[in-house]
Amino acid sequence: MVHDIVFIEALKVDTVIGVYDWEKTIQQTLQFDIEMRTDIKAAAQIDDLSKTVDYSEVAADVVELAKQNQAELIETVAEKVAQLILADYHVSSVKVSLRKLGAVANTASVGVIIERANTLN
Ligand SMILES: Nc1nc2c(c(=O)[nH]1)N=C([C@H](O)[C@@H](O)CO)CN2
Repeated sequence: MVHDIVFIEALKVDTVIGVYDWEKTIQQTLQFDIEMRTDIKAAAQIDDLSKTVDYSEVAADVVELAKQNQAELIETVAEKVAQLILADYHVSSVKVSLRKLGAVANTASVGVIIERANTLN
């Protein structure tokens, strides 16, 4: 069982997202917290970025995905992000917390949290 985590906190992306017609003509802000379970020991031992998950690369991929996919539901975006990370990076599992900022009045935030595991590693 891998206990190490590479994470990204509070990554904000402005994009078109929402169920209702009025939401399809404006940009709203999504905020991602992502935890990627991966063994960092090899990278730490030889101090080598290529042996771990590059969080800056992941963040860029997430921004691109969130801007390109104009989904209705945040569930759809969270699932696509999880599947992208599992497919493209050496992680055993990923947890994606996705908040839609300002979506519901009188709330601190609304969102979804999903965890997905890779069967390959
Ligand atoms: N579980 C969800 N509920 C709602 C979503 C969503 O993406 N997932 N979206 C909306 C609207 O787009 C909302 O953000 C606008 O007020 C409503 N509920």
